[in-house]
Amino acid sequence: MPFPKSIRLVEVGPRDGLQNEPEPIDTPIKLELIDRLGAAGIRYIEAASFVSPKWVPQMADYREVMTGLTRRKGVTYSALTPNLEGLEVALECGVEEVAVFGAASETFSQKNINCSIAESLDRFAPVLERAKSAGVRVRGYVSCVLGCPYEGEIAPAKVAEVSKALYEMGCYEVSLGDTIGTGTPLKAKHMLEAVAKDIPIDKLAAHFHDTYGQALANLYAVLEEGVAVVDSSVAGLGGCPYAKGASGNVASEDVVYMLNGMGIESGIDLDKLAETGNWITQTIGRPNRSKVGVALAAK
Ligand SMILES: CC(C)(COP(=O)([O-])OP(=O)([O-])OC[C@H]1O[C@@H](n2cnc3c(N)ncnc32)[C@H](O)[C@@H]1OP(=O)([O-])[O-])[C@@H](O)C(=O)NCCC(=O)NCCSC(=O)C[C@@](C)(O)CC(=O)[O-]
Repeated sequence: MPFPKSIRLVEVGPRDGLQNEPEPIDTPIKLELIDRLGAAGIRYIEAASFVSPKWVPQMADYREVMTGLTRRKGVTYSALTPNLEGLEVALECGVEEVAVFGAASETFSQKNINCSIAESLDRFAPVLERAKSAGVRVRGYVSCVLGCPYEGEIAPAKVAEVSKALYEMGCYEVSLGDTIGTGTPLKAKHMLEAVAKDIPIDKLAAHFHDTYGQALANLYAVLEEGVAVVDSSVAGLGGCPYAKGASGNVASEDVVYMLNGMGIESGIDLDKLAETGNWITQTIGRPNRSKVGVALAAK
């Protein structure tokens, strides 16, 4: 399969990147981050998460974020909605796209959303129906596609089964999450091959965390198979509250630098993106985990 000519980058920094921060981050900082990402040319930003504030306190200002952001033409601002309760509030806030999130690991599913995989699919079905009737598209996530913090190895067949269920339910795209970043390139390829037996490759996205420094290599491996949607987080911010020790997503700056070098279009202004990464990490007092961001800042 040839490499895609262009990719769509899904910036998850404001959600995945910030959801695990121990100290509250003021809403205006989140809004400025979202605005700067849009100004850098990112066309898809996951802005908030309509989850229980008891479970993820850092996302408790979902209403303020979703209604406070300045919408740029051509940019999609999405949010996570694990159930109907979250979806109804998201719709009130004018969300135009949402995501449900399941897992390929039973234990992770219980820890993350307090139900089994089968129960989660039962919960998602009415979310998809309601979203459809409201004209809102739904993306599906599958966590632990290359390993689970509780169960270790996860069979590609299990990833394929959950992905297929989400796709058949009506998710227009399924994002494959290496939640704890333990994957390696050939493993990523094999997992993708299993999933792609049931779902067209152009309906799949790669969502790789960089805990073991493998994310870019894993991405390269799945781009080679034709994946053309990449989730990433500015400055490599992030981690999952229910995956201890997991670090952030692959850094958006590093992805764009690699794509530029391969002649793959993303429409993103790397300098502006790197400035944003440096700004947010300085603002919230975090190290910048983008090697490209650090290198450009040192020039
Ligand atoms: C799913 C639930 C809500 C089930 O939580 P539950 O406790 O089983 O649900 P419940 O229906 O029994 O409700 C319990 C309480 O939560 C409230 N509640 C219920 N739903 C909502 C809602 N939507 N928004 C706001 N509040 C809500 C509800 O009103 C009630 O409030 P109380 O009566 O106790 O005051 C909970 O487990 C939860 O919020 N989990 C969040 C998990 C999460 O956000 N994890 C991080 C995101 S996933 C991720 O990062 C992975 C990903 C996507 O990036 C891909 C990858 O890298 O692998």
